[in-house]
Amino acid sequence: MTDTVELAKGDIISVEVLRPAHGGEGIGHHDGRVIFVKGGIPGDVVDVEIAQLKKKWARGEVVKVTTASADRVDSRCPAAAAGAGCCDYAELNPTVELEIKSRVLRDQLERIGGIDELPEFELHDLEPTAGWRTRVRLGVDASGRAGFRKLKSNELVTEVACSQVVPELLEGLVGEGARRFTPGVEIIAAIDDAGQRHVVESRKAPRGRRTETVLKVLEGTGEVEQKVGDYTWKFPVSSFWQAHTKAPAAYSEFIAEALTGLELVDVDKRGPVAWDLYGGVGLFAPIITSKLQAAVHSVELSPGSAEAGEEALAGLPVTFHTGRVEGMASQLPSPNVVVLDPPRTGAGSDVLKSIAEAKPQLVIHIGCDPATFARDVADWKLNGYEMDQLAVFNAFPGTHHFETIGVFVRVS
Ligand SMILES: C[S@@+](CC[C@H](N)C(=O)[O-])C[C@H]1O[C@@H](n2cnc3c(N)ncnc32)[C@H](O)[C@@H]1O
Repeated sequence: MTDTVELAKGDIISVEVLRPAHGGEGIGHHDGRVIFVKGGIPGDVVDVEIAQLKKKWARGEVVKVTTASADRVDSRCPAAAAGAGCCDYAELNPTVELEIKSRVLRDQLERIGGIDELPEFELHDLEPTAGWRTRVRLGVDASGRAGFRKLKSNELVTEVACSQVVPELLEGLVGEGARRFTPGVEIIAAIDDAGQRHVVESRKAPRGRRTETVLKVLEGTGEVEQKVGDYTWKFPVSSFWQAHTKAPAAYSEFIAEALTGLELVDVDKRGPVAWDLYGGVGLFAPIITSKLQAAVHSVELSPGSAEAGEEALAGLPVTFHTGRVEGMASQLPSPNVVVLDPPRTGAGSDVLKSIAEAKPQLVIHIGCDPATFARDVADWKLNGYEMDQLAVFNAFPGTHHFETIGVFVRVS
């Protein structure tokens, strides 16, 4: 006989949050089950309302913090406090974010990547930790008000702004007295390096996808100007550009250092070659050409980004190929070095195998999701590459997201 009462949906249980999970939740245990706690910070003891129940695990949301973790702070984001899905780490002390994110990465690399020997992580905090975003996508409700989407919902928070965004970007667009937009569209707003604000109405994208269709330009030209080092790119505001204002320079610097002093082997008589896969507007191409004196082949799906890159980098030995990376490797000249920066879904086994078959001596892999990055790391190992360096960038402060850069060398 046991007097244990079986857990049910809607039950409220007390959980001690022990560690962070990938995706922003905390992890605790209850009667042999793993409990994923939305809103739980390691060190908290919380009351959790169970919303999802499986044999080995359950998931729920914090309804009351009974003992607060030493790392818990008052919410730093008014939009998140009002229910928006923007800053899920708004109540976590920003000084411990990078350490928490490193723990998540280590766990994913060990469990999904099957890697037991990891190099020491290089940790990079990007400042500022609020007001770091100069480009944003907003939803528009049925009455034409723009705002931030609630988590897994079509509802919007329209009264207050998210603390990630520089305040001047949202002036007159969100909150009291803000202008109205066409109901149901997506608003893209950005302030570029020339100081110009651009606001466009765009087609609403399916969840988790980006849309590039601009329906109406409401302010500015709809074409942003971004500068890094000696280069200036002009491209549609709907095209990809790194979100944190400091990210383009920080990643470029990391890549530059990783390539400094690299002695290229097996260089073809035509000279060194590098691939910049998922290259966007070619942000990393100038660094790669200058460090390796290499011809760079950039592969990018968005024609708008590739065209912008061609224009900005005219005069450099960079060739832009518009299309999918999948299937493209066999058509490019063999590389000495490959840089790849796939979207959140990662590169996947087929792409990694095709890169490995081209035998680059060094690969720099940038990943914005620790789970897909860890899965890709396992594939690098299978394909004869060893991780030599690993850096974590807190490029999305206030959220559970972060960027990882791994440097891999060919060993077999
Ligand atoms: C994370 S962004 C990186 C862009 C660039 N490296 C940068 O830092 O500005 C990923 C890029 O991959 C492109 N992309 C997505 N899927 C792709 C695919 N299957 N093949 C080629 N490019 C793709 C997107 O359009 C986007 O520009």
